Amino acid sequence: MTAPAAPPALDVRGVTVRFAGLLALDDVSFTVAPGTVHAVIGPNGAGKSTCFNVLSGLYRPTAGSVRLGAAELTRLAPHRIAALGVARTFQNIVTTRGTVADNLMLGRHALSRAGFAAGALRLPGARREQRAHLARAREIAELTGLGAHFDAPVALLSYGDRKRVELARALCLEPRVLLLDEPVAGMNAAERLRTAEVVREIRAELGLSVVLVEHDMGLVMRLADEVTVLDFGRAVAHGTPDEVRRDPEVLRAYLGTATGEDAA
Ligand SMILES: Nc1ncnc2c1ncn2[C@@H]1O[C@H](COP(=O)(O)OP(=O)(O)OP(=O)(O)O)[C@@H](O)[C@H]1O
Repeated sequence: MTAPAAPPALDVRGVTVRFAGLLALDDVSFTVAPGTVHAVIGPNGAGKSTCFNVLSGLYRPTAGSVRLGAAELTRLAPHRIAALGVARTFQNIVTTRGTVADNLMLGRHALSRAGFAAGALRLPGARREQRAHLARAREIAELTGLGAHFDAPVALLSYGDRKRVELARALCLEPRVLLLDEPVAGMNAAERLRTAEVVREIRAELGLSVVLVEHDMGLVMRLADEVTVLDFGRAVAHGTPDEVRRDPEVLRAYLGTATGEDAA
């Protein structure tokens, strides 16, 4: 099993999401260039989670489109979007059951041709495939700093490691685009640095694109190639971390809030 081919661009065009009278996203457009880390930031309630929910198929936009290369993702169910190579992590889900290996094998499940039912019947082809999946899961555990804990119960790991199990599980789908929803929320400083390193490594090693929603501005500034700033559902700025840091619209959006390290 080899790393996936370079991802196509993820193109978000004119996405609007209306909840009753509220415009959660208002004509939002941005492009995640192949192999880059693209952060989506903004104050509380700006529309970041709504944006992620559109990208991963949990919400259907009122208008607009999301495309991965030529593939239209806009009205597909979440599992079809995942099958096309867009995997996500969830902000508040931290696994506590099973071993690291068990959790990563769940991530491989969707890729298994023979299916785990055949594996349970111990058919030889299925056993071979199961072994290959296990080997790949182990590689992904190494890549995400979980190699030493592969057979350990997740419940015994530190919070930072447990949260990275969620990231590793998403990687087990061999995504071309990885959506990371607040990957360092709740982590201490050392865990945050470690996770930033892991994101950099997986991007370099697997060549995938990363879309990052994160409140930790230090992490965003260190990791992102490109940043889209949302405010009241509108994309008010795009650019490199340095460009958006100096953008007057961004300062206005964050008025009363520093845009430096660890600002929300
Ligand atoms: N399912 C929903 N139904 C109604 N309104 C919603 C729904 N989801 C989000 N909203 C509203 O849409 C707006 C955008 O919310 P969203 O959660 O996307 O913001 P956010 O930038 O992710 O905020 P935070 O940083 O606090 O997570 C908010 O006003 C929110 O109350």
